[in-house]
Amino acid sequence: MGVEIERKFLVQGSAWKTLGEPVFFRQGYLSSQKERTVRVRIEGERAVITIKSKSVGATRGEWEYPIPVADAAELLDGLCEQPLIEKYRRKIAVGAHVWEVDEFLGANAGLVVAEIELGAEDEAFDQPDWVSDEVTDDARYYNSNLIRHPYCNW
Ligand SMILES: O=P(O)(O)OP(=O)(O)OP(=O)(O)O
Repeated sequence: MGVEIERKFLVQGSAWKTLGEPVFFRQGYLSSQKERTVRVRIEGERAVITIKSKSVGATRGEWEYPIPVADAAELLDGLCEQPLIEKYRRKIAVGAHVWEVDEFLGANAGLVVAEIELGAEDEAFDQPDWVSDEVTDDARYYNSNLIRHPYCNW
């Protein structure tokens, strides 16, 4: 089984903006139930479909497969729950890890979060000064929940 161990944090200041190249992400959900999400995403020039199980702590099952970009566009516009999530992602290497910084657009504009993928829940990592409070356990920040409860309404 695929496993994702990921911790999520808020971001402060603007230093992160210059540290990585922004890649445009457009993603939507065929299922956004917490027991199982099925996500379609176009990221830059590629597309993937990703199935995730419920989170337990920072851990979830995750199965991801590349799909044709044209098929992803049809699924996003024709079948996925609306509205879609749009964001820029920057990958920023710090020590042995890579932070993924998501700058949200549209109804979620103003929200910026940083995620770090780990090999184990208790794996140590360096936390740069532009990374602030942890929100891993706060379901409001799940992308699948930002569709119905966008940041502009918090
Ligand atoms: O890129 P991922 O797999 O971490 O997924 P996401 O789109 O950031 O969504 P979430 O972590 O909210 O499921």
